[in-house]
Amino acid sequence: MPGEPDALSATWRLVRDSLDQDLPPNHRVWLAYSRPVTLHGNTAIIAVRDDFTRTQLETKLRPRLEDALSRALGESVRLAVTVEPSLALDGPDDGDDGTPSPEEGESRTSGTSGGVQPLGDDDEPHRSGLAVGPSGTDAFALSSAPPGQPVRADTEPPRLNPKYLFDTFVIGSSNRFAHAAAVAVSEAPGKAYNPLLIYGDSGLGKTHLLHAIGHYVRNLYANARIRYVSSEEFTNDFINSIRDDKAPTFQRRYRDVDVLLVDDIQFLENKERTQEEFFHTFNALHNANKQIVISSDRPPKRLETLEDRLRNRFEWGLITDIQPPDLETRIAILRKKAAQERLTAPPEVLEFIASKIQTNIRELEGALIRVTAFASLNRQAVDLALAEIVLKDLIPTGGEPEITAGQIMAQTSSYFGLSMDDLCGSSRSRVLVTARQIAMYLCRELTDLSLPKIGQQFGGRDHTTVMHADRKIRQLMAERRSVYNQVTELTNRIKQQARSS
Ligand SMILES: Nc1ncnc2c1ncn2[C@@H]1O[C@H](COP(=O)(O)OP(=O)(O)OP(=O)(O)O)[C@@H](O)[C@H]1O
Repeated sequence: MPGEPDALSATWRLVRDSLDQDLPPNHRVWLAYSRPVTLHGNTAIIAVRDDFTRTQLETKLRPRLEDALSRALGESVRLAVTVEPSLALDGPDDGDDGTPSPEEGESRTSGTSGGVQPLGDDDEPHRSGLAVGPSGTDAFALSSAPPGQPVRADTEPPRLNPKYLFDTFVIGSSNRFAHAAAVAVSEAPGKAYNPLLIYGDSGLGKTHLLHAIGHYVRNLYANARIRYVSSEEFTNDFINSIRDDKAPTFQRRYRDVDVLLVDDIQFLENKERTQEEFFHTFNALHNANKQIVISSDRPPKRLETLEDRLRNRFEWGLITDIQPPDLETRIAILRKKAAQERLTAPPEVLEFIASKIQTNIRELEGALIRVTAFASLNRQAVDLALAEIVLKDLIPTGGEPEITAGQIMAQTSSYFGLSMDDLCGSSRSRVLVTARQIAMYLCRELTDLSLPKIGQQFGGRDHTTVMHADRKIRQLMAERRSVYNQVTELTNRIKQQARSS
């Protein structure tokens, strides 16, 4: 029976009908807007219309559904719930012919399946991010709760950025292999390639792929325990665990997982004790067939001060790189970004931006945000003339000097008449919060520093604070002229200072 969607469709209807009798009306509604997707191994994948319904099914109905499905199918079945927003538009499934056929189901959710998306024509908002592995493939051995028991009760949320999905990742020749490898490890964690190591320059999508793996595994295997961590956080966590005498808690946190995603491994260089701890973490996970995915800004052999034994282990699995995207891919990324953020920009403007910014996708996105924010503030149409004006300051003319977080922070504090202590301190006054957020945003835009590194510069703040600041300023730039002007003025000053120093 596994792998046969028809078996699930018929069974799901029966299960739903039988439960309907016993459920209160508000619970029945959750099931009315559900759709069987497929059986994958012994996991029944069911789509629902939104996150709320998914949570309700997972927390309130899981034991009953798993029990009923297991009885109907004659073997122990686990439930995996995925979100498919189009179900809300389709209306409730009346249980007769309203259930879409498995084929329809496959095509509606196939955006991530098989690893290849068409380039350039995928402007629609992202869908569920669900795809299934080849029919009949063994699901990996999850050390999860057996059917009928609540899951994730004792695990921390994996802290994944909801926007970094396979569905929002544009594929081109520069990243096709890395993307395919990422999909493969998600579909068969611990089995396809272990570890998977993705390397490439800053801003080319490594973090995006790591998060996409996390989301996709989560969609396929509802019980999977996933942990995303930057190597800097791993280091800090390790140091704190020694300080607080909490080594066992630390070890559990990183070893009792099914998938460990470690970003920016290069920051482990020169940290001998942390490297040793990571070595043991790696071994524990690898021996237990748990998946490890690592990103790095360089290939392992160029991580010169990383211990040999660690570098050797990275070579056990698959090493793949991401290169800067070609022009077509850059245009496709901008198109997707514009659709996702509901930014209107004609094709020639997207092509212009893509032709000017060639090596860093973060900068590419930043340029699009600036152009559309400028147009919206001035109530002007987004056209080529406007894009040229806005990008004039942004685009390097010749070799651009390196900008440091220190320069950005010094310029920002003097611009707002604050001290560096103010900028790094904990005051929540509005002016200070905005100044701090602008400085963080500029660090993100003008330097290659990772989120945790930026957080550290601002008095040891968490990387999620930096992520929030980045989002907030992007939004404010489009809403408030003053913020747009401040950011533009500051960018100019910082670049000027860097050129003259
Ligand atoms: N192929 C892609 N399709 C769509 N968006 C992309 C793609 N590659 C990168 N991006 C976007 O570019 C931005 C930068 O990517 P990301 O943070 O993943 O880069 P990175 O390689 O991890 O950089 P760093 O090493 O500096 O952390 C993100 O907003 C990401 O969503």
